[in-house]
Amino acid sequence: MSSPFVHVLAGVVRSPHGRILVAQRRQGTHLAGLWEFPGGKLEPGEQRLDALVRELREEVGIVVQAAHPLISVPHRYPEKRIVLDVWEVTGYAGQPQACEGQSLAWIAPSALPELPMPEADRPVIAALRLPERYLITPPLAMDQGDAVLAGIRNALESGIRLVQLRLPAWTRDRLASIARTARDYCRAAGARLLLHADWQLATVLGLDGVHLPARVAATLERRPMPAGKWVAVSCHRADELAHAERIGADFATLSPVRETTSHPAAAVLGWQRFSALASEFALPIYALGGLDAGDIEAARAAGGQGVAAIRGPLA
Ligand SMILES: Nc1nc2c([nH]c(=O)n2[C@H]2C[C@H](O)[C@@H](COP(=O)(O)OP(=O)(O)OP(=O)(O)O)O2)c(=O)[nH]1
Ligand SMILES: [Mg+2]
Repeated sequence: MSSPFVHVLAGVVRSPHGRILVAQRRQGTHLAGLWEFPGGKLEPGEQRLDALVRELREEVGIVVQAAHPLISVPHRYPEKRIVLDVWEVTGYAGQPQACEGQSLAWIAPSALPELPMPEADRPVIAALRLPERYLITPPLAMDQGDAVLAGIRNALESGIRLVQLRLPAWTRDRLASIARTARDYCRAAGARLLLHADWQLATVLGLDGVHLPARVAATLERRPMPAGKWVAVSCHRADELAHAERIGADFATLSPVRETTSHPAAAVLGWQRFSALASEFALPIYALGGLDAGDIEAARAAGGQGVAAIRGPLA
């Protein structure tokens, strides 16, 4: 509890081709040899954006002109606690150069998981690889398979790149059959398909991952699928988010942010509570519950990854 606390600003700087700038931490520094997003410590009394601008000027010689927060990751190293406050740099002047003798490299987002980076960067890498919109299929009956597939196709056409197939009332055989077709649609569109709850079936079918209800996650001590597959958890409270983080989940949904037919007003989180919880945990978190694509900006302003929704409104 008494270990020193450091607030760190770091920037995601992209090349015109979408590669991301990383720097190697120098010998003699904390976490030497690992690759990082350029940045450094917030100084007393300094505004976050001012610190980002100053650090990127000092370390890589660029002038940041526009940036917005991506994700804030609280992390405890043995020697210190940090909040890694990472921003997307959307405009800058100058050509990045190694002002402090460090090595620089431009890396494709898909290659970041292979790069040796500090532990605190794991959720940042996930955030960089996840989209703003997350579609969850509606709980249609087993004789409505065509409607499920049509919904997925429409969503893919509208640019959705992350889908959860959630049909809890279906038999495993019927689920497997529709999941194969959904998988092929998603692959063709370059989208990822996660299966609700059943990670064994997701593994057998070669899907991209699993989305666990909190009560299922609660029975697990570690993530049920390996790194390289996506493991998500549906959360509603701080203890569920803490557990998701502990088992090594890649991201979470947090709900209900707004009132829905299934959740009375009393249970609603609202943006303020959502934001407080999002900043407390080291996971990308989608806002869920009574939201649609028009709420993406609010979700991001609250520190969320974006919006998840069950029905059409996301498309
Ligand atoms: N910049 C940066 N720091 C990171 C990342 N991941 C991560 O765990 N860290 C840690 C390493 C350090 O403990 C801390 C950043 O401190 P720093 O050494 O960069 O601070 P600074 O630039 O102000 O350097 P100095 O003036 O203290 O030499 O955050 C990351 O992606 N980027
Ligand atoms: Mg630094």
